[in-house]
Amino acid sequence: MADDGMLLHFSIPDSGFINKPKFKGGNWRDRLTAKKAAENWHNKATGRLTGTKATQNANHATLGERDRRRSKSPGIERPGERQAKRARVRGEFRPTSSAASTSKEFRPSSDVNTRKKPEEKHDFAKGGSKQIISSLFSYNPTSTTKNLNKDESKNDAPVEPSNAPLKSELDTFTSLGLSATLATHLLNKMDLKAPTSIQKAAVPQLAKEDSDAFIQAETGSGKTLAYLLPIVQRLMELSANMKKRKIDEVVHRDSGLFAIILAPTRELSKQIALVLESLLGCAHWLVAGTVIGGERKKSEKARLRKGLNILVATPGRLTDHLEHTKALDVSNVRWLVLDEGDRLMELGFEEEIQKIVGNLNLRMRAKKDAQYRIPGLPEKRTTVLCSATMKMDVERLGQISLKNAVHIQANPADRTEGKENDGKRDQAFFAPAQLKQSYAVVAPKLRLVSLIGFLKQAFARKGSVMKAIVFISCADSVDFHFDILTTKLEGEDDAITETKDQDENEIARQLPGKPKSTKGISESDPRKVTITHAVSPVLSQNTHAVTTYRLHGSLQQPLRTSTLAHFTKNTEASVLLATDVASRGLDLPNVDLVVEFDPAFARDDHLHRVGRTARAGRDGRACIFLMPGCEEGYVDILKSDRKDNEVGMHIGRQDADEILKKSLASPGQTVKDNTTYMDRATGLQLAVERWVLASAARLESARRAFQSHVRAYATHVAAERGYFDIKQLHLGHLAKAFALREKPSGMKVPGLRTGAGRQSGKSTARVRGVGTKDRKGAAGGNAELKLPQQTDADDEAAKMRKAVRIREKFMKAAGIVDEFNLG
Ligand SMILES: Nc1ncnc2c1ncn2[C@@H]1O[C@H](COP(=O)(O)OP(=O)(O)OP(=O)(O)O)[C@@H](O)[C@H]1O
Repeated sequence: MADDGMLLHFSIPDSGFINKPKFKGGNWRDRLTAKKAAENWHNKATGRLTGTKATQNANHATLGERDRRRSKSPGIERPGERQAKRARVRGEFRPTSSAASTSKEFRPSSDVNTRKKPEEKHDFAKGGSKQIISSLFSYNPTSTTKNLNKDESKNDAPVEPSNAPLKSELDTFTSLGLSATLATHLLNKMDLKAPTSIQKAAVPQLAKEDSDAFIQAETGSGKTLAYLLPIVQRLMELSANMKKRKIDEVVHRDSGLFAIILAPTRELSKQIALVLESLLGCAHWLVAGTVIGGERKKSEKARLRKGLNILVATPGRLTDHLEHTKALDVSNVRWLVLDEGDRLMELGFEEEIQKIVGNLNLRMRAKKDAQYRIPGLPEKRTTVLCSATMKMDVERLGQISLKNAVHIQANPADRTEGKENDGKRDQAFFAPAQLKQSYAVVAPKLRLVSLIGFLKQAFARKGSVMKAIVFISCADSVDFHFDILTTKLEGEDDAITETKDQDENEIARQLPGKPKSTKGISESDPRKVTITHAVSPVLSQNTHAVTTYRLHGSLQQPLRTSTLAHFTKNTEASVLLATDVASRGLDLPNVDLVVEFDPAFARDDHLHRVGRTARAGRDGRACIFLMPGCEEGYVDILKSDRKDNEVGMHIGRQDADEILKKSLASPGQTVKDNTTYMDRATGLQLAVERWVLASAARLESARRAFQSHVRAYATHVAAERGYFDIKQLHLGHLAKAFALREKPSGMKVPGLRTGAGRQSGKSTARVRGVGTKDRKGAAGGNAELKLPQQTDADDEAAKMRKAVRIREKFMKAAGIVDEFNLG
């Protein structure tokens, strides 16, 4: 049984006969060396099968020695390790002999044997495709920023939060012109004592004036209340006015629809509706409701028929109701809010918004007759556009919806008017000042173990981190990492989880809502996801459990909603693995760590992601994983996240070895002892690889995740491609982070179109663009990995966004839940 992991890839005829490979190419010496190596392996394999004890002198070699020996055998090419040609750099990881020897801390049963075997195997019966078990710590590229920022790391002075409620006694909600009723409600029921800067700037303007406005402020600064408070205040005034004039007692649900708030996603719409609901606790006669995609239209129609005063909607669903629901009368709408304007445009809602604005204008004009007018209701409609950035597409949205708009910012000195041509308009979006940012330089091969190590370390002490969000570039990769984190890996009991004394069910009992067991997660069909949270054996500690969640656009809407609700309510340590679907607008409580495992596709997305922490003046940490080389240049972007370059410039830096030393060193070991952490990291990696290889479904999931990851990598915006150059991506090494032991260029990915371009057969796994000379039709139902090119000016990203839009329109028409949860 000890050899399970190894024998998986060998199909050996009953006769015991094993075909020997033919070696071609190179000179006679190379061929001889390769032949001997294969024969050596063959003897050992045969010995094991026949019960003969094979010579195991390889056992005494260190991983580094074996790597060096192998690198002299060109007959056996290893795609991930072309960098052997590079001059050895001082200080590079080189496990010593003890690294491969004695540690019992994490020694999965077949681990010892793995070390004795050649690190490359041929599935001869299946046509000679290779399995490669490369060493984690050799031939990794070296960091270019290793010696940078040493002094900066000392400068960790506390920084004044930039999005916190104001402290001055003069800054109260009543001083902004809000009624005493509303201010008391905010204090007593919502625990909000003072306004934030953006609320101070927006509330008086919108509560008194009827001009359009563009609200621009950083993440977590309270923009939602900045536009909701004035609307509620105005409707309360309208109500008081009606009472005074004895027209009616108060405004009630069928007095008319006065305000519409548009948000790009269903989750965000629901969140806004919740805030609104708690605000209306002091004006219970006002009724708010939602119309968002993914819900039954019939019940929405019934709700609209009953009457609503404020409506929160997604653009698609609202357009639909405007066209088909007679009960929806928008002639009294006097406030239209477009929240997350840049996202509305990115998701292609321009057409819908144009229709909505046109419709509102038309119906308002039709009812201009004085006899229909509600006394006290403004004659003109006020449109408010909220966005963190002032990009071209937001300007376009402004052109569609705004007239003579006032630009409202938390600090008027931040205004960007007049800077149109200096290229800084997009830069007027910054991270909260109190956010502590850092980056981890992690070589591709070490990414998986470093992520596990990083999270283990973050959750090591009970209460040190309550909630974390890990951003991953694509849904397939989220699923893959979720499965790994929620699986009990072979050998985990001993050291990696340190949960051996703790019954898994006992951990589960500590959590609210009875999380599902970790057994059998999505193994039967990795694409049919039904479980979105489970206890993570690898992250849990003796003292506390850590629950892992997943969230992405391919999940069914009810599952997404319940997952977010569960994550929000969970008061224990938990980590959410998510795509960018969780990056915008969501206000998840107690998130104190954001990890960008895959860097965002654009700086704005990065700022929205890290903005899920450090909200409303609270502390927060964010760490981005960068690979050594050009990706390290992204530190410049991190530096540009600060509004004030003088303050809080410090951006912490960690290396993979530091992360692994701190998180995977066994108890009692000093962090200086390299061998233990390398041994344990290797053990962990091998355990994951074996777990993946033990099932066809998992292997497919890993391949799919790898492929999707590489494709996603090609979609970074053109301006940032210098940092994320797909030609620099070492696919062989990267495959290791997806627990794969095969050559990326020959990888079979089920479901891909046949006839796709294939990679050059050369051992180097560097990216060759689609449409290169070696384009050949792939045979069979599985296409080989086709990698995207990153050269066209109008890049993959634009194409992908367009494809997403088309797909979403199609799905909407077909009534299917779509990727971005559009209405
Ligand atoms: N005056 C206030 N005092 C304290 N907390 C506040 C105040 N106003 C809002 N908050 C809290 O701040 C958090 C962030 O608010 P909100 O979601 O409106 O931010 P945002 O600016 O819209 O962020 P994002 O750009 O990420 O969507 C919420 O938890 C909210 O309850």
